[in-house]
Amino acid sequence: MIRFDNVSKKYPGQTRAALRNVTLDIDTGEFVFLVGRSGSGKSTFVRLVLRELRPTRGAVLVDGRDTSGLPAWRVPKLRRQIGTVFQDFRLLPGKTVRENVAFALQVTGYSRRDIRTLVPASLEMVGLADKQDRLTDELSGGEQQRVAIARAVVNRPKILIADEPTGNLDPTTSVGIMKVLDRINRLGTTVVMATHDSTIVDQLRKRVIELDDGDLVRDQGKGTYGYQA
Ligand SMILES: Nc1ncnc2c1ncn2[C@@H]1O[C@H](COP(=O)(O)OP(=O)(O)OP(=O)(O)O)[C@@H](O)[C@H]1O
Repeated sequence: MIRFDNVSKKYPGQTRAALRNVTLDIDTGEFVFLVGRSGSGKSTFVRLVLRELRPTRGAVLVDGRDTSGLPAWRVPKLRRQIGTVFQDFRLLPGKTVRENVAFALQVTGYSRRDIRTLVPASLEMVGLADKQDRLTDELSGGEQQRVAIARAVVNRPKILIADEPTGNLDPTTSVGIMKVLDRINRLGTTVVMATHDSTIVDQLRKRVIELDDGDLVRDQGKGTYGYQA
Protein backbone atom coordinates (compact mmCIF):
# COMPACT_ATOMS: atom_id res chain seq x y z
CA MET A 1 0.00 0.00 0.00
CA ILE A 2 2.91 2.34 0.81
CA ARG A 3 6.35 1.72 -0.65
CA PHE A 4 9.49 3.78 -0.14
CA ASP A 5 12.14 2.79 -2.63
CA ASN A 6 15.52 4.18 -1.61
CA VAL A 7 13.98 7.54 -0.71
CA SER A 8 16.07 10.55 0.25
CA LYS A 9 14.69 13.98 0.97
CA LYS A 10 16.77 17.10 1.34
CA TYR A 11 14.98 20.39 1.97
CA PRO A 12 16.14 23.35 -0.11
CA GLY A 13 19.07 25.12 1.52
CA GLN A 14 19.76 22.26 3.98
CA THR A 15 23.00 20.35 3.86
CA ARG A 16 21.75 17.29 5.74
CA ALA A 17 19.04 15.14 4.27
CA ALA A 18 15.86 14.84 6.40
CA LEU A 19 15.51 11.25 5.13
CA ARG A 20 18.30 9.09 3.71
CA ASN A 21 17.94 5.98 1.54
CA VAL A 22 14.75 4.78 3.18
CA THR A 23 13.35 1.56 1.73
CA LEU A 24 10.25 -0.08 3.17
CA ASP A 25 6.91 -1.62 2.32
CA ILE A 26 3.72 -1.22 4.32
CA ASP A 27 1.10 -3.76 3.25
CA THR A 28 -2.63 -3.29 3.03
CA GLY A 29 -4.23 -3.64 6.45
CA GLU A 30 -1.04 -3.19 8.49
CA PHE A 31 -0.78 -1.05 11.62
CA VAL A 32 2.59 0.65 11.88
CA PHE A 33 4.09 2.90 14.53
CA LEU A 34 6.60 5.44 13.26
CA VAL A 35 8.94 6.46 16.08
CA GLY A 36 12.10 8.51 16.48
CA ARG A 37 13.44 11.54 18.23
CA SER A 38 12.30 15.02 17.37
CA GLY A 39 13.75 15.95 13.98
CA SER A 40 14.38 12.33 12.95
CA GLY A 41 12.20 12.62 9.83
CA LYS A 42 8.72 11.36 10.82
CA SER A 43 6.81 14.38 9.53
CA THR A 44 8.89 14.34 6.37
CA PHE A 45 7.90 10.70 5.90
CA VAL A 46 4.22 11.58 6.36
CA ARG A 47 4.41 14.55 4.01
CA LEU A 48 6.01 12.40 1.31
CA VAL A 49 3.13 9.90 1.54
CA LEU A 50 0.64 12.77 1.20
CA ARG A 51 2.68 14.14 -1.69
CA GLU A 52 3.05 17.45 0.08
CA LEU A 53 6.71 16.82 -0.72
CA ARG A 54 8.53 14.97 -3.47
CA PRO A 55 11.60 12.86 -2.79
CA THR A 56 14.96 14.26 -3.84
CA ARG A 57 15.97 10.71 -4.80
CA GLY A 58 14.08 7.43 -5.00
CA ALA A 59 10.36 6.80 -5.31
CA VAL A 60 7.32 6.86 -3.04
CA LEU A 61 4.51 4.59 -4.19
CA VAL A 62 1.00 4.78 -2.73
CA ASP A 63 -1.41 2.05 -3.78
CA GLY A 64 0.99 1.10 -6.56
CA ARG A 65 1.42 4.59 -8.01
CA ASP A 66 4.62 6.58 -8.03
CA THR A 67 3.49 9.85 -6.45
CA SER A 68 6.33 11.91 -7.99
CA GLY A 69 4.97 11.45 -11.47
CA LEU A 70 1.41 12.41 -10.56
CA PRO A 71 0.23 15.57 -12.29
CA ALA A 72 -1.07 18.24 -9.91
CA TRP A 73 -4.70 17.57 -10.86
CA ARG A 74 -4.38 13.95 -9.69
CA VAL A 75 -3.05 14.84 -6.25
CA PRO A 76 -6.49 15.49 -4.67
CA LYS A 77 -7.56 12.00 -5.74
CA LEU A 78 -4.49 10.53 -4.06
CA ARG A 79 -5.20 12.48 -0.88
CA ARG A 80 -8.79 11.29 -0.77
CA GLN A 81 -7.41 7.79 -0.30
CA ILE A 82 -5.54 8.94 2.78
CA GLY A 83 -7.28 10.14 5.94
CA THR A 84 -5.20 12.31 8.27
CA VAL A 85 -5.39 13.00 11.99
CA PHE A 86 -3.13 15.41 13.88
CA GLN A 87 -2.23 16.19 17.46
CA ASP A 88 -4.18 19.46 17.42
CA PHE A 89 -7.48 18.03 16.02
CA ARG A 90 -7.91 20.83 13.42
CA LEU A 91 -11.72 20.97 13.67
CA LEU A 92 -13.88 23.78 12.32
CA PRO A 93 -14.86 26.03 15.23
CA GLY A 94 -18.48 27.04 15.71
CA LYS A 95 -19.75 23.93 13.95
CA THR A 96 -21.37 20.79 15.25
CA VAL A 97 -19.87 17.34 15.31
CA ARG A 98 -22.06 16.32 12.38
CA GLU A 99 -21.15 19.43 10.36
CA ASN A 100 -17.45 18.88 10.93
CA VAL A 101 -17.62 15.35 9.60
CA ALA A 102 -20.03 16.18 6.75
CA PHE A 103 -17.87 19.04 5.55
CA ALA A 104 -15.17 16.67 4.31
CA LEU A 105 -17.75 14.99 2.08
CA GLN A 106 -19.46 18.17 0.91
CA VAL A 107 -16.25 19.67 -0.45
CA THR A 108 -15.54 16.55 -2.46
CA GLY A 109 -18.98 16.46 -4.02
CA TYR A 110 -20.76 13.60 -2.24
CA SER A 111 -24.55 13.55 -2.60
CA ARG A 112 -26.72 14.57 0.33
CA ARG A 113 -28.05 11.06 0.48
CA ASP A 114 -24.57 9.56 0.83
CA ILE A 115 -23.69 12.16 3.45
CA ARG A 116 -26.81 11.25 5.44
CA THR A 117 -25.67 7.63 5.71
CA LEU A 118 -21.87 7.99 5.87
CA VAL A 119 -21.67 10.64 8.60
CA PRO A 120 -23.70 8.79 11.28
CA ALA A 121 -21.93 5.52 10.42
CA SER A 122 -18.55 7.15 10.96
CA LEU A 123 -19.62 8.81 14.21
CA GLU A 124 -21.01 5.51 15.42
CA MET A 125 -17.64 3.87 14.77
CA VAL A 126 -15.80 6.38 16.97
CA GLY A 127 -18.43 6.20 19.71
CA LEU A 128 -20.00 9.62 19.22
CA ALA A 129 -23.41 8.65 17.85
CA ASP A 130 -25.14 10.53 20.68
CA LYS A 131 -23.16 13.78 20.29
CA GLN A 132 -23.81 14.66 16.66
CA ASP A 133 -25.51 17.97 17.38
CA ARG A 134 -23.01 19.24 19.93
CA LEU A 135 -20.61 22.03 19.04
CA THR A 136 -17.11 20.58 18.84
CA ASP A 137 -15.76 23.47 20.94
CA GLU A 138 -17.79 22.11 23.87
CA LEU A 139 -16.32 18.62 23.74
CA SER A 140 -13.41 17.17 25.70
CA GLY A 141 -10.05 16.74 23.98
CA GLY A 142 -10.62 13.01 23.55
CA GLU A 143 -14.04 13.60 22.03
CA GLN A 144 -12.63 16.23 19.69
CA GLN A 145 -10.01 13.78 18.52
CA ARG A 146 -12.76 11.22 17.88
CA VAL A 147 -14.54 13.77 15.69
CA ALA A 148 -11.28 14.33 13.80
CA ILE A 149 -10.92 10.57 13.31
CA ALA A 150 -14.54 10.22 12.16
CA ARG A 151 -13.90 13.00 9.65
CA ALA A 152 -10.66 11.35 8.46
CA VAL A 153 -12.31 8.01 7.71
CA VAL A 154 -15.84 9.06 6.70
CA ASN A 155 -15.07 8.51 3.00
CA ARG A 156 -13.49 5.11 3.80
CA PRO A 157 -9.90 5.88 2.75
CA LYS A 158 -7.44 3.04 2.24
CA ILE A 159 -4.86 4.62 4.53
CA LEU A 160 -5.13 6.53 7.80
CA ILE A 161 -2.13 8.59 8.86
CA ALA A 162 -2.17 9.75 12.44
CA ASP A 163 0.57 12.21 13.42
CA GLU A 164 0.85 12.25 17.25
CA PRO A 165 -2.91 11.70 17.70
CA THR A 166 -2.57 11.25 21.47
CA GLY A 167 -0.03 14.05 21.97
CA ASN A 168 -2.52 16.36 23.68
CA LEU A 169 -4.42 13.71 25.62
CA ASP A 170 -4.07 12.13 29.03
CA PRO A 171 -3.17 8.41 29.23
CA THR A 172 -6.72 7.13 29.85
CA THR A 173 -8.19 9.15 26.99
CA SER A 174 -5.31 8.02 24.78
CA VAL A 175 -6.24 4.38 25.37
CA GLY A 176 -9.75 5.14 24.09
CA ILE A 177 -8.32 6.78 20.97
CA MET A 178 -6.10 3.77 20.34
CA LYS A 179 -9.14 1.46 20.58
CA VAL A 180 -10.82 3.53 17.88
CA LEU A 181 -7.73 3.40 15.63
CA ASP A 182 -7.48 -0.35 16.20
CA ARG A 183 -11.13 -0.79 15.25
CA ILE A 184 -10.59 1.17 12.02
CA ASN A 185 -7.52 -0.93 11.26
CA ARG A 186 -9.45 -4.17 11.81
CA LEU A 187 -11.97 -3.00 9.24
CA GLY A 188 -9.15 -3.07 6.68
CA THR A 189 -7.66 0.43 6.72
CA THR A 190 -3.87 0.63 6.72
CA VAL A 191 -2.82 2.78 9.70
CA VAL A 192 0.46 4.63 10.10
CA MET A 193 0.86 6.43 13.41
CA ALA A 194 3.79 8.71 14.22
CA THR A 195 4.15 8.92 17.98
CA HIS A 196 6.31 9.75 20.98
CA ASP A 197 3.98 7.80 23.27
CA SER A 198 6.18 4.96 24.51
CA THR A 199 3.48 3.48 26.76
CA ILE A 200 1.09 2.99 23.87
CA VAL A 201 3.74 1.53 21.56
CA ASP A 202 4.89 -0.88 24.26
CA GLN A 203 1.33 -1.96 25.06
CA LEU A 204 0.09 -2.58 21.55
CA ARG A 205 3.10 -4.45 20.12
CA LYS A 206 2.58 -3.57 16.49
CA ARG A 207 5.19 -3.17 13.78
CA VAL A 208 7.59 -0.36 14.75
CA ILE A 209 9.63 1.65 12.26
CA GLU A 210 12.27 3.86 13.86
CA LEU A 211 13.96 6.80 12.19
CA ASP A 212 17.12 8.35 13.57
CA ASP A 213 18.46 11.51 12.02
CA GLY A 214 16.92 10.59 8.66
CA ASP A 215 18.01 6.95 8.65
CA LEU A 216 15.69 3.97 8.98
CA VAL A 217 17.38 2.25 11.92
CA ARG A 218 14.78 -0.33 12.95
CA ASP A 219 11.84 -2.16 11.40
CA GLN A 220 10.50 -4.57 13.97
CA GLY A 221 7.37 -6.74 14.02
CA LYS A 222 5.48 -6.70 17.35
CA GLY A 223 7.96 -4.04 18.36
CA THR A 224 8.59 -1.83 21.36
CA TYR A 225 9.28 1.88 21.60
CA GLY A 226 12.88 0.93 22.14
CA TYR A 227 14.72 4.10 23.05
CA GLN A 228 14.87 6.67 25.79
CA ALA A 229 13.47 10.06 24.86
N1 LIG B 1 10.38 22.83 5.64
C1 LIG B 1 11.60 22.50 6.06
N2 LIG B 1 12.70 23.16 5.61
C2 LIG B 1 13.94 22.82 6.03
N3 LIG B 1 14.20 21.82 6.89
C3 LIG B 1 13.16 21.13 7.37
C4 LIG B 1 11.80 21.42 7.00
N4 LIG B 1 10.97 20.56 7.65
C5 LIG B 1 11.77 19.77 8.39
N5 LIG B 1 13.08 20.10 8.24
C6 LIG B 1 14.25 19.43 8.87
O1 LIG B 1 14.23 18.06 8.50
C7 LIG B 1 14.57 17.22 9.60
C8 LIG B 1 13.43 16.23 9.88
O2 LIG B 1 12.29 16.96 10.36
P1 LIG B 1 10.86 16.29 10.61
O3 LIG B 1 9.91 17.41 10.84
O4 LIG B 1 10.56 15.33 9.52
O5 LIG B 1 11.12 15.49 11.98
P2 LIG B 1 10.10 14.77 12.99
O6 LIG B 1 10.68 13.44 13.27
O7 LIG B 1 8.74 14.82 12.42
O8 LIG B 1 10.17 15.68 14.28
P3 LIG B 1 9.06 15.91 15.44
O9 LIG B 1 8.99 14.63 16.22
O10 LIG B 1 9.65 17.03 16.23
O11 LIG B 1 7.78 16.28 14.76
C9 LIG B 1 14.88 18.15 10.75
O12 LIG B 1 16.27 18.36 10.79
C10 LIG B 1 14.15 19.44 10.39
O13 LIG B 1 14.82 20.56 10.92
